[in-house]
Amino acid sequence: MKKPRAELQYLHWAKKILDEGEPTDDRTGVGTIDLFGEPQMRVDLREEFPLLTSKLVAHRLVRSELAWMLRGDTNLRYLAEQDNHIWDEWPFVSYLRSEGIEVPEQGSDEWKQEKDTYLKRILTDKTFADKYGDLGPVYGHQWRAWEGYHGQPIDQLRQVQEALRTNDRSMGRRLIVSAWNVGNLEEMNKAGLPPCHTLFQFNASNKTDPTTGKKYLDMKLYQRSADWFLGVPFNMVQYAMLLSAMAHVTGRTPRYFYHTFGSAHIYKNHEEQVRAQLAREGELYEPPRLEINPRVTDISDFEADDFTIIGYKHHPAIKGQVAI
Ligand SMILES: Nc1nc(=O)c2c([nH]1)NC[C@@H]1CN(c3ccc(C(=O)N[C@@H](CCC(=O)O)C(=O)O)cc3)CN21
Ligand SMILES: O=c1ccn([C@H]2C[C@H](O)[C@@H](COP(=O)(O)O)O2)c(=O)[nH]1
Repeated sequence: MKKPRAELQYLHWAKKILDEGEPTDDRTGVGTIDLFGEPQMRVDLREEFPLLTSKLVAHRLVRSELAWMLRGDTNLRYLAEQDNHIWDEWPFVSYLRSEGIEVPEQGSDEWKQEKDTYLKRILTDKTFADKYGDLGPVYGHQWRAWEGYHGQPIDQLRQVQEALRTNDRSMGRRLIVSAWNVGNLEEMNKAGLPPCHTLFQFNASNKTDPTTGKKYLDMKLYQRSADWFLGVPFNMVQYAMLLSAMAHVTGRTPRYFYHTFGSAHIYKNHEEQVRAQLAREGELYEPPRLEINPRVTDISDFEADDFTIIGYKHHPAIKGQVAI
């Protein structure tokens, strides 16, 4: 069996955070154990796709979230249409506050009822969605339409795609996409969050893969803040997909994905879950494979279903509440 090396790194750092992290009173009030700066993982995409097998990772949700960002979309409506609810909490709470409605306890019956009503309106009432479903200038906006010095939209992803296609040497060490737009952070914080996966850089290698005959493409991601139990398993998949997608549309073979972290933390109410996950370390499955729809030729044209995960064997899901 092929060893799930990415997963072993993920579990190694989970244990390190628990053993060596510092207890921290974080913004959400939940409290975390936090390890700063040290964690870094490297995934070799020629060998494996980094989808954890020690619990079910709902890759359907990762795929539609990535498609949402690639479209440059920042409204909850698209995610709701895809039955993806990982971003509901933030615009929902922002809506309640702006309407002067008291925020019920997270997860309570009242919370669920209010959220259902809110989501129904997001889906059926376009004017309502435009007003209360927008997360502000979050990832999709910054990737595809960062506002330039002269007010012009800058499509960072297209620029990278073009530079890779034309083999533009002047861009060689500048293949960066940043979501950390300092002047927009306040707006992002209203109904969304300042970006957690902050900046990524591609490396167009000159080395040719002997089996595909194509040159390699690598990526390094800087994640400033990482919810090790809920966020990171999604982020690993998301960026491995993004690297593979960029390689696909620029005629390259994806190789290394480096994932480096600022604050890597485990929320106190996830500790038990992480320990249960760690207990499965001896019984991991072989990692699955990713296939990309060969008909897609442009980074803007990816839909969730253009990414297919093959042979995903996993342990059962482990539930945990997201800290708002
Ligand atoms: N505290 C926190 N952690 C995060 O990981 C996170 C945020 N906030 N805010 C923005 C996004 C939203 N993300 C999320 C939010 C929820 C899940 C989550 O609950 N995942 C469940 C499955 C959920 C489902 O099936 O609907 C899981 O078990 O992975 C994952 C990522 C990642 N981000
Ligand atoms: O893709 C994501 C998005 C968010 N997170 C986590 C990291 C933190 O736990 C929270 C954000 O809170 P901040 O106070 O803004 O750091 O969300 C993640 O891991 N991955």
